Formats: sequence, structure tokens, C-alpha cells
Amino acid sequence: MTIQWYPGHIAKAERTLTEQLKRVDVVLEVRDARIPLATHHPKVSQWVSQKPRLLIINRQDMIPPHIQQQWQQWFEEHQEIPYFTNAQQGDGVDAVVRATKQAGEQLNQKRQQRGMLPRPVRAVVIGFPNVGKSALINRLLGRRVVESARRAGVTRKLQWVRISKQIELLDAPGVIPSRIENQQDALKLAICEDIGEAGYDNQRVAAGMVDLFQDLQIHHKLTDRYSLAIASENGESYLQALADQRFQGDLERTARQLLNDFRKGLLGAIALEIPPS
Ligand SMILES: Nc1nc2c(ncn2[C@@H]2O[C@H](COP(=O)(O)OP(=O)(O)OP(=O)(O)O)[C@@H](O)[C@H]2O)c(=O)[nH]1
Repeated sequence: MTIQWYPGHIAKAERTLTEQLKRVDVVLEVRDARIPLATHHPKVSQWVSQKPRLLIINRQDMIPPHIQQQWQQWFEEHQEIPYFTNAQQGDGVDAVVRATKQAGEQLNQKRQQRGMLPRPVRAVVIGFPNVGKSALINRLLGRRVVESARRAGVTRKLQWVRISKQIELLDAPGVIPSRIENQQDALKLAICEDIGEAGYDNQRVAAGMVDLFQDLQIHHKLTDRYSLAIASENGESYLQALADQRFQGDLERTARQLLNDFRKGLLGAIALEIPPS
């Protein structure tokens, strides 16, 4: 399984992100609920430094509720408060606004102690490509200012927008470049399309997805959708069997179909990661 990264894009994304972080008081870090660990970048704490950070686990509608509960508990055990959202529908966004305001109140208390006037808290939404940053920004603003698209890597430019008297937001999300050396994490990012401008092979990623479903013991999701049992095959042979059964042996078309069905939620609510025990 090889994911090919484009170093020029990564360096540029890192520069833009660090510039954005310099300007803000609070950071809203968005992760993908299907893969909350793989959408964590190890350098985030270094980039964010001492600033308050809110952890937003988006796409909550795409995982089963009992797994969401397990993550809630896991993060709390690790001294983090996760805010679960469905940015497409707006679920959970009010709690994010309240927490951001609270961070602003703390900021202004400190300013007051130093004899400074209060001002709105400045925030930025950051996260891997395609985790739902633009959708969240649009929800926070209650209107559509940032393009939100299924294609990864569409967001760029920089502007401030006022959410309320207390909060100002950078309307361009900070994109965390998704170069992840761990190939299993890279595979999950590719399956979820949270990978930005990287090159990958659809057939390998789709076969890897089938293997992952086996490991997670959720292969019945494939059987339910395609009426083709997995038997003992590995991902590659399943892809071949499905191609023969449905797509005249066309492996590329089969791989795209599998990935698309997963990404659109047509295989049901599926978590690709569960909290480590
Ligand atoms: N089902 C579901 N879809 C979502 C959710 N959040 C965002 N989406 C959809 O996912 C797609 C990507 O969302 P964006 O908001 O563009 O993601 P982004 O992180 O800004 O992406 P980049 O611009 O590539 O960095 C869009 O089609 C959104 O409508 C969610 O919570 N649930």
C-alpha cells in the first residue's frame, strides 16, 4: 500500500497553517469521527502551542451511536472534551459556539487584569482535508461563505468574519497537510478521502478497505450491500469476485464503486477506528 505525497504542497500548507495560527486566540481542531486518531496530526500540539484548543469530532452521523459513546468516554479518560458534530446538518454546533465564547471570556479576563479593553475572541478552524471544516464554518456563521465540497483540498484564501459580538473567525480553514508515515493510517485517510493532494491507487485502497472491514468484523456491511459474502478471501480476491459478479471483471470500476459507496454512507454508519483498549 503506497500513498504518494507531494512535498511542495505539504510545505506550503504548513506555512499557511502556521501563519493562520499566529493570528488567533483559540483553535477549533476538527477530526473525522470515522477515524479520530488517523485525523490527528502529531505536530498539532507543537503548532497550536499554549493556545486553547477545542476538539471537534465531525461526521458524527457517519458512525454508530454506541461507538460515539465509546469515543466520548475514551477522550474524557485522556483529559480531552470532544465536541461531536454533524456540520452538514448543524448538530452539536451550538455547544462549539458556547465553548468558543467561554475561551473568549477567559481571554478578556486576562486582558482586563492587564488593563486592556475586551475584544472578540479570534478563532480558526483547522483539520485534515475533507473532515468538514468549511461545512462547520458555514454552520458557525449561519450562512454559506466558504465553499464546502465533497472533493478534497478545495479551500484556500484568508479573511476575518464576525460570528457574534464575542467571536471572530478566520473564514479560511487551516488545512493540516495529511502526510502520515504510518501506512495503515494513510490507508484510512485514503478510504475516507481525507488525504488532500496525494496520489493513491483506488484498487489497493478498496482492497485495503475490505481487509479493514474483516479486521473490524464488519464485513457483513459488504454482504448486505452487494449480496456477495466474503468467505475467507482477502481484500484483493473479494474485489475480483465482486468485479466478476457485477462489473464484467472491471476492477477499477469496482474499486471506485466500493469507495464511493462507503464515502457516501451507503454501506451504513461505519467507524474505521474504535478506541484503543
Ligand atoms: N454526512 C456528513 N457530511 C459532512 C459533514 N460535514 C461535512 N460533510 C460533507 O463533507 C464534504 C466535505 O466537507 P467540507 O466542509 O468541504 O470539508 P473541508 O474540511 O472544508 O475540506 P477541504 O476544503 O478539502 O479541506 C461536503 O460534501 C460536506 O457537505 C458531516 O458532519 N456529516
